Amino acid sequence: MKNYLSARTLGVLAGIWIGSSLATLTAAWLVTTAGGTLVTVILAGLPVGFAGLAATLWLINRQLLVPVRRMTDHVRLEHDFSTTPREMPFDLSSRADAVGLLARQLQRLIEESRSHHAALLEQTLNDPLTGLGNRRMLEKRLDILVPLSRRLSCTVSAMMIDVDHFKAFNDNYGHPAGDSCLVDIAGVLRDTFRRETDVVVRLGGEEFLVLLINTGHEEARALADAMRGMIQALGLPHEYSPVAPVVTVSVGVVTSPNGLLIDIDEMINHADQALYDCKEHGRNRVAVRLIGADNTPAAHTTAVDSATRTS
Ligand SMILES: Nc1nc2c(ncn2[C@@H]2O[C@H](COP(=O)(O)OP(=O)(O)OP(=O)(O)O)[C@@H](O)[C@H]2O)c(=O)[nH]1
Repeated sequence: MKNYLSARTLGVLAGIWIGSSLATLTAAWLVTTAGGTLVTVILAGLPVGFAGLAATLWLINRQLLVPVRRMTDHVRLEHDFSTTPREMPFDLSSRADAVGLLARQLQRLIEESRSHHAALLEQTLNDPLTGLGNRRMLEKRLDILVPLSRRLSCTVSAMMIDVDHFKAFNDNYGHPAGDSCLVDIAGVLRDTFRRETDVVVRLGGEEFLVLLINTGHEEARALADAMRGMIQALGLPHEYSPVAPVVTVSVGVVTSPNGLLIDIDEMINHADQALYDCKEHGRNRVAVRLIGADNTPAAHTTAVDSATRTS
């Protein structure tokens, strides 16, 4: 019985059965000495036997069934990985018997499942090459940021970043060098956009997207230009680019009017258009688009920042 039930529980169980047996014997002796028949002896002993049985069931319920039910509830709640992890109740995990052993093993299994789940989630939300978020991460962050920006009526800026003449880079320096270039660019993005609410994702290929809430077009333009300059300052050689002897990027920026971020796809579309304007005007620059309060194409203005061009 070692380890199956605690010594205390076994002691109580033994006490119940010794007590009820003694009580039954005493009742039987009293009835016999008073001249009772076998039937009266049995009738006198039955209540004591039932009392012993009831006490045993009560003890099993208290010591085994209730703890097992509490463990099941705990596992069910912990299986929802979106909730904050909680420890197995201490009175269960600290028990020295089989119930305690089960509680500790369940807790270990839950912790392992949680960390596997977190690792899997990380893989599905992150771009494996650069470690930045991917499109799925963008969707998840938007679920929070869009209602937040609407509620706070704050300006949102989106930046679309594209590496200039990356095909020529890949074709001449090779795909691994292209990968390493993307990793370096991702590093600059990570260093530039550090606020908790900043969203930086790799959309695919050599295209990155940054979303900044509570950031107007002037600030967004300044940040975009600083980031563009930093990428150029990395000095990654690109002798096949007609723009500069090093790797450069073009950045399309779009800023929504206060609290009017209705459709994020629309914003990304506008940022893409601004990026196209950059490419049209020679690359390695920032172009800003403002969306009018009515959010109609006629209200858009584009300013391509030619002052930022360096070669
Ligand atoms: N190394 C590497 N290359 C990639 C990856 N994804 C896409 N590419 C390459 O990126 C290049 C993109 O080329 P294009 O879309 O023609 O653009 P570009 O040459 O940069 O031209 P512009 O954007 O107009 O300046 C292609 O050669 C793709 O093969 C990647 O994960 N790693």
